[in-house]
Amino acid sequence: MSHDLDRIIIALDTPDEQKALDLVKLLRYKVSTFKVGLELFCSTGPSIVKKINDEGCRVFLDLKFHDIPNTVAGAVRAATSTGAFMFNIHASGGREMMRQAKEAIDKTYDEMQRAKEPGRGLQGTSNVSIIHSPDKLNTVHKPLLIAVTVLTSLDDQDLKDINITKSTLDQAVALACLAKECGLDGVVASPKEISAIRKAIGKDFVIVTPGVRPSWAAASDQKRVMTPAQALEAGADYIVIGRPVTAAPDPLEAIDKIFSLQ
Ligand SMILES: O=c1ccn([C@@H]2O[C@H](COP(=O)(O)O)[C@@H](O)[C@H]2O)c(=O)[nH]1
Repeated sequence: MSHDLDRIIIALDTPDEQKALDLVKLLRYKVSTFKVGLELFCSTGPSIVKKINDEGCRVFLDLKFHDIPNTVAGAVRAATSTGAFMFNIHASGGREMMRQAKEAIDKTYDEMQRAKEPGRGLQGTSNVSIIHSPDKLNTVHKPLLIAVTVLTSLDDQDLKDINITKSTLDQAVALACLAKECGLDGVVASPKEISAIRKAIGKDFVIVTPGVRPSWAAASDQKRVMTPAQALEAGADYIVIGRPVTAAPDPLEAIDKIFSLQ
């Protein structure tokens, strides 16, 4: 299953920059993409993205923006220039928020590209992201903008508690359809929703699934889980794994175990 290693994203959930970078250095020959979430980003700031890019790896910036459209559009402009290859907003922020976010990423990226044109004097200063595969190294590309549907730590009862009467499955599919209508590149959803989202939207839509647990790992706070092999089989483009790898005594061995035993 080695080709599937390009589809694993390791979540670097730690406040410790050195620990995060040590994990990147240890795992980068197996895994090409790392996730920077709120804990690491709030501790280190945006420079962590460049430091991971400098190790030849891509960054999924998982900050889940959720605010009024104007504020999210501003955050999207800032995130576009970090060098992340993908970042996200909450679909439940609504249609106008997603529409403005999409407009902001398109406009900011175009401006970054124009600034790099000969004679404009900004060559080499923009933090565009790099692709891990050696043949594509340093390829410039627009970051993917994806939307979180329903957090994988929630179940149907949790949605009822916040007055959402739809099931997690129906709510995730509805939000994925809205994200697609707003022009986003894909969604974050649980592996349990992959086939329904694919049925509603088709193949040309990135699905990133956390809530992935090898059979030997504890679910902890994740409620809608599947194994990595099941998630990939169901059609996930990327699976996000954190604690089963990063909290393992030997993270390299944990990755090997995930991809040899499933
Ligand atoms: O719905 C979501 C959205 C994001 N996450 C993030 O993924 C990782 C999962 O880590 P584990 O240790 O494998 O549980 C974590 O960083 C979350 O913030 C999610 O779990 N669910």
